Amino acid sequence: MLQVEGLSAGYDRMTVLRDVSLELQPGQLVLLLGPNGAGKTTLLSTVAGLVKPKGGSVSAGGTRIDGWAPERVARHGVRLVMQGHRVFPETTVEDNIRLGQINLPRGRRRPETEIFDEAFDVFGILGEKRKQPARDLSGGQQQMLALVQAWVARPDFMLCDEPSMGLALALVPEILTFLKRRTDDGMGVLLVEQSIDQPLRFADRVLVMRQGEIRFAEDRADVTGVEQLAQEMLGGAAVGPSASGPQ
Ligand SMILES: Nc1ncnc2c1ncn2[C@@H]1O[C@H](COP(=O)(O)OP(=O)(O)OP(=O)(O)O)[C@@H](O)[C@H]1O
Repeated sequence: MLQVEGLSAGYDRMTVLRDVSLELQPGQLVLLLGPNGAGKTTLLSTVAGLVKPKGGSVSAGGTRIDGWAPERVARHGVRLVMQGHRVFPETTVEDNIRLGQINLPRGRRRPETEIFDEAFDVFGILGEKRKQPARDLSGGQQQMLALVQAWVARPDFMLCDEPSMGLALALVPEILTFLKRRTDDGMGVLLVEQSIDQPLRFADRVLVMRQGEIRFAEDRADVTGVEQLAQEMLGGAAVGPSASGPQ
């Protein structure tokens, strides 16, 4: 299990996350929603070791990982897929996939043919473009590549920051289906999105973050609908001008 307890974090003297707690079970897809600036990216970055926490704890598989360097967090099985499909543009599709395993100990790396077969079986278009530099791919294809790059290392948990951002609507279910399949394989996925409708269909649990705090946490089955979540994102029952104003 990935467990975040009482986490606070921010940038210099600015506190963004306030007392954030959540759990992500193996095989579970947790959807994290929230308006712009709520702190969603900061939460993923803190769990992944890119931002140092000011308080609280993060543990994965029972081991405390807060304060660890990002490479060590990744090696421990917690992989971040950053916003804006961060692949290496001048590097071929194949090499980008190879890089997914680079920081694993040699004994844990899988044969290249196996990871290519696996990747191209899921996203056939990447197989067709395997020898081309990643910059030749469309935005959606680059997003697929970024997800595959994280996945080939077989992490226990994947943290995905708005993978559907900027994608053609038709590609969004493909990306979400990919993530759902990974949870079927036992991976835990924490998925940040701003749109509600499509991701909700794939989620097991939904969290809404506002102003650095988790303000809503329910199993998917207990969510009444998209409107309820939209309302929560805007400020819950007590909607007022301050809800979207400065912290
Ligand atoms: N590198 C940074 N340095 C300083 N402040 C930052 C940095 N990154 C984010 N912030 C600030 O932290 C707050 C939370 O931002 P964050 O990106 O975590 O929110 P978010 O919910 O992911 O928003 P979005 O959906 O727009 O990505 C905002 O006030 C933002 O301006």
